[in-house]
Amino acid sequence: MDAVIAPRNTAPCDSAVRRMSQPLPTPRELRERLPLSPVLDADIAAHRRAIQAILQGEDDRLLVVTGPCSVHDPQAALEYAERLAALNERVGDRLLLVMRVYVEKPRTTVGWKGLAYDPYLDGSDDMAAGLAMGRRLMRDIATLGLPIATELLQPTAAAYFDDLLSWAAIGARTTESQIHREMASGLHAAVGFKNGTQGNIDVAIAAMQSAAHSHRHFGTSLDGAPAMIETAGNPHTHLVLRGGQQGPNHDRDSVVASRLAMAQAGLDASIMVDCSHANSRKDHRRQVEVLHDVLAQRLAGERGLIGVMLESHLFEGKQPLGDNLRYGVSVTDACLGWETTEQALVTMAERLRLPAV
Ligand SMILES: O=C[C@H](O)[C@H](O)COP(=O)(O)O
Ligand SMILES: C=C(OP(=O)(O)O)C(=O)O
Repeated sequence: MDAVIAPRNTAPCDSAVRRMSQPLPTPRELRERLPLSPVLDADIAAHRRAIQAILQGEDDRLLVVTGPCSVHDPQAALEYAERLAALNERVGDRLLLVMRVYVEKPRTTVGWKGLAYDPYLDGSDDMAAGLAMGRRLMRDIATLGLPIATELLQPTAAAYFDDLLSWAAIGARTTESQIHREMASGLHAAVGFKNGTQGNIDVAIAAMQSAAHSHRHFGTSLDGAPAMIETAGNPHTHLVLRGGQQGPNHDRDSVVASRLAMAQAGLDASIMVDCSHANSRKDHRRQVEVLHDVLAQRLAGERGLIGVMLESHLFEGKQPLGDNLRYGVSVTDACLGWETTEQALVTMAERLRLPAV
């Protein structure tokens, strides 16, 4: 895709002409334009409590964060959400389904950075439109009764969405960042910290310890003004094993070692396995094998495993950005298709319903 920077009403923000600035709505303005009803607000609070209960071991359902690697077409994401809400009726007794609504993407080098940045997929980077589309979509999906998960990548952007979130990821590329740990410490939503891209879990453990603390940090108020932010500390965090450069880390030995390392650090052993990324060796079909392995460990009594993550869309695979995009196919990482996802989750719920032997 050619990157086109459209000329707009911009102004140099300092003497360096390589940086321009353009006003965006403030988080408060966007929240007022797309408000949450009191009913939705209460639903989101209930979803957060349900996730926290799983993290605290009070609810033995498995947390399942599933959905597209990235949202590029809100209509397809909404169709996925409708199917997921229907599936919830069948598996909700054993699985807590949470939808991935990822509107920001971290890139290894460069690439499309997500709906919030470039909603028209053409390099025009209409971020005001992207923020509004992202918020509207999250609100529509939450209105279907689904908890929302997203990766929070840019701390300045978090306030446009965080009242809608029940769960947030801090990704493998940002787990070590103090700024992201500070942000996590101020969220109501539960936060999953991924292991680093090298596969190291120590950065995620340090992140959980940091996020549990109160912080004072530089930030912006809901009105967009520079502000000193004081956070309360977030005790609702957990580790996400996503594999690393040495390979997968969803196997029993890695899970046990992670659980022991967390206990040694004074943390509750709550571990989610990301079945994608380095755990699937970037082959989306392998996610089902990883899921089965996690299920087998759970059935064998591994209670530290509290959840799984799947990258899943309406149709399997991925496609490059460009003209003639296929509907419901990922434009970032390859995803499982809907039928495979549904079948895997129904099977999982059935197995979890069987009495322990
Ligand atoms: O989940 C998505 C990707 O793995 C992540 O955003 C990195 O993508 P990239 O390596 O294609 O840039
Ligand atoms: C970018 C993602 O994952 P990771 O941080 O593990 O690469 C993701 O889940 O979309």
